[in-house]
Amino acid sequence: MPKAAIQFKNVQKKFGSRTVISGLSFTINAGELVTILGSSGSGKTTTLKMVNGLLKADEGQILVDGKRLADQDIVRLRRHIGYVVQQVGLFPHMTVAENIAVVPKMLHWNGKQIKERVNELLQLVQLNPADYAGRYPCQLSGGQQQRVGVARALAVNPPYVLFDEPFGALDALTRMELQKEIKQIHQQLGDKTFLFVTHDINEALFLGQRVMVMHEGQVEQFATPSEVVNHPATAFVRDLLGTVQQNKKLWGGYHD
Ligand SMILES: Nc1ncnc2c1ncn2[C@@H]1O[C@H](COP(=O)(O)OP(=O)(O)OP(=O)(O)O)[C@@H](O)[C@H]1O
Repeated sequence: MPKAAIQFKNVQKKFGSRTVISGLSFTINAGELVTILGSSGSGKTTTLKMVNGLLKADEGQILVDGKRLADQDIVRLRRHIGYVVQQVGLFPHMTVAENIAVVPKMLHWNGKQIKERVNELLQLVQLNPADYAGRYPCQLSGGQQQRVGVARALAVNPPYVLFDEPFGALDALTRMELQKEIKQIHQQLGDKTFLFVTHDINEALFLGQRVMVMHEGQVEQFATPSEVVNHPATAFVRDLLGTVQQNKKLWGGYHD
């Protein structure tokens, strides 16, 4: 029986008088890599931010590791939940090593422990520590900055990592390379639960062991990529997949 890592039970979220999430229920199992796919404004980011307490649900329950979020110390909880966003948010005046070491330092790790961890993480994200540890964020490409963002999110070995469109601003090749690496890191680390938001269908299908398709604050389908592709549960999912075929036809036709 898989262990539930993140559970939403009938969650509702409003902004002002506007309900953007209503009756949202799902369970993500420990160790899964789940992608959340949906069009712009479907509530993906809002859902992710409710997991790490950046936004509060108005109704319903959210459980992380079986414990109600509402009963937990959010600051402590966030240390168990890594967070990677598109804007990366590295501190510009700190080196790569210092950026990765922010939370370990806050937790009073000693210098040797920190150095070892930084080296280990840089290797994990395919950046040679000798070349990159001493650089400043402005001396890195967008893809390299994202790699540092991933390393930083993993610094204190959190059991959960949330990704919010981390590769949205990168070119297609770099993006593909990083998608492969995320998949590999998830496999290598073994027991971590990754929740990855994207509006890119190919990214969602490639990365996710299961894909949660969202539309207007609701789950349309939550299934394996092959199930989603072969048996779309709703007209929305069918249309969404149809856009990929459409695009292929478009660029396919261009080369005819
Ligand atoms: N702070 C806020 N105040 C008011 N409305 C908000 C706020 N944040 C999000 N919304 C609204 O809630 C809805 C869901 O937004 P959300 O950012 O979760 O969507 P999304 O699926 O992540 O979209 P995108 O892919 O464009 O980032 C949108 O209609 C958005 O305008």
